[in-house]
Amino acid sequence: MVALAIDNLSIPIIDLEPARTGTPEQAAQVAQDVYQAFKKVGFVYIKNHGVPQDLLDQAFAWSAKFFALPQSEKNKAPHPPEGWYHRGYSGVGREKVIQMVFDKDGIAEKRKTPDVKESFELGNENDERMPNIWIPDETLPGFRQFFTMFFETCYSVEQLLLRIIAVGMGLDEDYFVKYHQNKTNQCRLLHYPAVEEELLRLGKAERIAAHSDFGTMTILIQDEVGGLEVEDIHEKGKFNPAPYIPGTAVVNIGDLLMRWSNDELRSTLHRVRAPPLVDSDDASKGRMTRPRYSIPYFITPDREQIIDCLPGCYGPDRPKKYEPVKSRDYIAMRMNATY
Ligand SMILES: O=C(O)CCC(=O)C(=O)O
Ligand SMILES: [Fe+2]
Repeated sequence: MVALAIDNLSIPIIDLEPARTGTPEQAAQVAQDVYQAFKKVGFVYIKNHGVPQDLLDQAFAWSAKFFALPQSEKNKAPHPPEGWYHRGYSGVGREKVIQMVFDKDGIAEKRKTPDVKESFELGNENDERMPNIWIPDETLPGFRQFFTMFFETCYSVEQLLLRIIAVGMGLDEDYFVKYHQNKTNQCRLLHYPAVEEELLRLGKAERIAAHSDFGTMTILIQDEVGGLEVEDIHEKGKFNPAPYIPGTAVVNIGDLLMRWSNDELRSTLHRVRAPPLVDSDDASKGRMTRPRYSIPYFITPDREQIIDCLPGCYGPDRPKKYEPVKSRDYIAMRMNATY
């Protein structure tokens, strides 16, 4: 592990290669490092994650092509009105990521500051409850095929990560993999269009508001533009940049795994604001930001699984903090608040 001063919240960079090809001791060390990082920061950068750079470049190229389509074409794959059915295209202003606000008035208030982003969500092609919603194939031939394959590639990284974290927590290597058999995950293409930089800096617009993710974990691929920020572990409300680091992906814990672990692992707030300043503040007046693209892959347990406190995370001196919950009920409750 390259320990980038973990105490100051710098997110550690962890090489996953020894988990694949190293000795059992080396693999155990990776598992320990990842586990410690998830406990302290909730975020890691993973290196040698197994997705070739060329494939990531292709994913960004397809994403850019998709978002460059005329609005009327993108609208042919509309996100359904139900928040839980998270598939298809959402135009700018449609989704507002909101942290733990569930009442109508609270949600309406938060929605006044728009998220300046558009997104396309896709999942398992064989998911009968939530079929994918594609644009017609002739509009962008190859798009569907590419992301169907890309989704499977992400699933193999997911399985490796699930094994690593299980070992790190002293569980059977397959403990978490068994809860994630049906690939009820979601891959999301995000495009943050160019926007007046000052609006982002003044908080009059946001790219994505501060939130934590819902599920088990998220693997995030970002482009080089920057703007992702992660809440400081020591100082609530202070956000530190999580810049693009070539050859890595960002992985973070979601709320469901935090709950599952009796809050041993941290699901940390993060947001996307303006990219880091290049010149003086004044120079940002009237200036447009560069557009930004990112591709998060959200990992969630199979829908019917009951999520109850993990072995080793509770005991006589450490009661369970949460009731068991069905994965599907928990995720739907969180999704419904964002649409
Ligand atoms: O675009 C990013 O870098 C972050 C996206 C994100 O946090 C999310 O979609 O949950
Ligand atoms: Fe997120």
